[in-house]
Amino acid sequence: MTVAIKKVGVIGSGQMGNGIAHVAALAGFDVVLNDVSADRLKSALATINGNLTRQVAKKTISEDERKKALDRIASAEALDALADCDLVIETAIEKEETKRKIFHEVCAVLKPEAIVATNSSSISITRLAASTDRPEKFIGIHFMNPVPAMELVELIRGIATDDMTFDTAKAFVARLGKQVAVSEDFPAFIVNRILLPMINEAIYTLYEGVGNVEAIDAAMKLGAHHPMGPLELADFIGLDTCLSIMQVLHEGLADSKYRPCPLLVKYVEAGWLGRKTQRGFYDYRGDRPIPTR
Ligand SMILES: CC(=O)CC(=O)SCCNC(=O)CCNC(=O)[C@H](O)C(C)(C)COP(=O)(O)OP(=O)(O)OC[C@H]1O[C@@H](n2cnc3c(N)ncnc32)[C@H](O)[C@@H]1OP(=O)(O)O
Ligand SMILES: NC(=O)C1=CN([C@@H]2O[C@H](COP(=O)(O)OP(=O)(O)OC[C@H]3O[C@@H](n4cnc5c(N)ncnc54)[C@H](OP(=O)(O)O)[C@@H]3O)[C@@H](O)[C@H]2O)C=CC1
Repeated sequence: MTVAIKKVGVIGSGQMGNGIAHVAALAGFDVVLNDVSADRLKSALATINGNLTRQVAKKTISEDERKKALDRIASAEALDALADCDLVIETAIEKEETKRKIFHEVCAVLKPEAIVATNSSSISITRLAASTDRPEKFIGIHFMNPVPAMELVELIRGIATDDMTFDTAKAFVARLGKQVAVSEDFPAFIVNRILLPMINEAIYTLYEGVGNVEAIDAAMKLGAHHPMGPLELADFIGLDTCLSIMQVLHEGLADSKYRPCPLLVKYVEAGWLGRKTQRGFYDYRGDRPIPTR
């Protein structure tokens, strides 16, 4: 049994929020995109339009589909605007306190039958669910970046998630044309449990001087056929998000093999968060990315 989903709320309009709004609107859902900052919402809508336009140019979608998708997205600074959503997907920053506060506030305005999901990369679904008034209607729907291009979505049940919520989330992902991988609720789930230690190790490789940024990325692109080098990918994900995921792995599994590299910590402390701040392992402020080490 599934619940009918017509209207989807997306909380947080960063790179994941705009991608989720994009694919949901393209699949025919009405979308309300929420963020604390009006500027963020404006730039998210511009990004969505840019990505839809690229799809039109590549003939993946028609001009009519682009226009209709954009018309289906409303933006709102207040969570009240999500009151009549059937499904809400939280995709604000990877900080548990921020997410808990959002769930507390949004559940107060949602109808009781609405499903609440998080796009968290790593945090316990059971623990987040416990901060809501509806743990049985709470689930992890974890998209990959960039959302319009990646085929996979991980689904993670908390201890209380009911079958109706799980089946509805599965049907929702299918309507987006994406594949599901089901993960148990352990730190960082499947993709990030494997991917982030690899990225963290690449940063240790840099920190210990085994190779420079260019050599490490070239090695993994040309030597292992990865589409992006691990440092380029870290910048793409966001170094703050990478650090948060490593911290969740380190604390959650209590194993020193997940210790975040001090160089990753240093970059985050500097505010060099990767592409989103124009500087990380590469400097993106010029015509082409220049390695920072
Ligand atoms: C941290 C987490 O919690 C989980 C994660 O997401 S981990 C990160 C997972 N993601 C990855 O590992 C990405 C690795 N990189 C890649 O796969 C590729 O480099 C890439 C798909 C991003 C780009 O591929 P490419 O061949 O260089 O580019 P290109 O051919 O221009 O684009 C391929 C498709 O991606 C889309 N795309 C590329 N960049 C995009 C972006 N930033 N936003 C939206 N769409 C994008 C393009 O529109 C294109 O779509 P169509 O095939 O529908 O036309
Ligand atoms: N980056 C990635 O590759 C992936 C990330 N994720 C997960 O998705 C989530 C978002 O990541 P990502 O999009 O990269 O992060 P971004 O930093 O790009 O975006 C986060 C957005 O959330 C906004 N925000 C912060 N607090 C609130 C709030 N209280 N209410 C509403 N919006 C808020 C931020 O606004 P402001 O900047 O003004 O604070 C920002 O616009 C994280 O949980 C992350 O772990 C999942 C898969 C892949």
